[in-house]
Amino acid sequence: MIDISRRLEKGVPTWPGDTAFSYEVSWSKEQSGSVNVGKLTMSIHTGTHIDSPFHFDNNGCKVMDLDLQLYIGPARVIDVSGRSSIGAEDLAAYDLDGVTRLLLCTSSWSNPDVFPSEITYLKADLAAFLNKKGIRLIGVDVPSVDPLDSKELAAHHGLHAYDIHILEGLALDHVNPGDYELIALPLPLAEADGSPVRAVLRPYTA
Ligand SMILES: Nc1ccccc1C(=O)C[C@H](N)C(=O)O
Ligand SMILES: [Zn+2]
Ligand SMILES: [Zn+2]
Repeated sequence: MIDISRRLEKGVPTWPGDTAFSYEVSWSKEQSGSVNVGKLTMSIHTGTHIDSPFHFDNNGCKVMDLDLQLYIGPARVIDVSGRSSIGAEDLAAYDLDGVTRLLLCTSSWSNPDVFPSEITYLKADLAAFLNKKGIRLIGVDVPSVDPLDSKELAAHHGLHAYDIHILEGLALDHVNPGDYELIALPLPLAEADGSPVRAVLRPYTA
């Protein structure tokens, strides 16, 4: 099994101005008399996570409404590193027949200890292309599918328009391109705009 999740710990990079990650034992074994009890504070968009449509659309569905089938099953990893953006023409040369979950290795988040200043983003024409190929989940190794300073979020909205779901902040540097089984299940958060996931790849067995 290949772990493709980023570690969650004090100091983990977060969106500028967003809630910092913190874990603390709020009730120690000595205090409670029996157990250590932890408390977690974080922005949902920290490390490896999925977006639910409510993140960028007030009428979009919340995490609990998402189809879990999206987040478990065959996935293809491709290397698209060295580009400033990815559009339909960048993926034209790849065989994507039968692919429903596509993970893009952009290698554009070079220092995992700091929030990136620039990333490879997805172009507006990509969603229609992915939809034509039958792709339902797109995963990236950066904090966003859009440019970091984007307010209109063209890629988020474009993907959503085709019901293509978004997985962000993957760690793919140690993964060879190819076919795998992906498991990246969101938590059963009733109200949330996204969820941290523990994302893993297993060797693909047809
Ligand atoms: N957490 C943030 C805090 C501040 C500004 C943007 C964000 C985002 O998460 C942006 C983006 N829509 C994303 O999910 O990729
Ligand atoms: Zn996000
Ligand atoms: Zn996002």
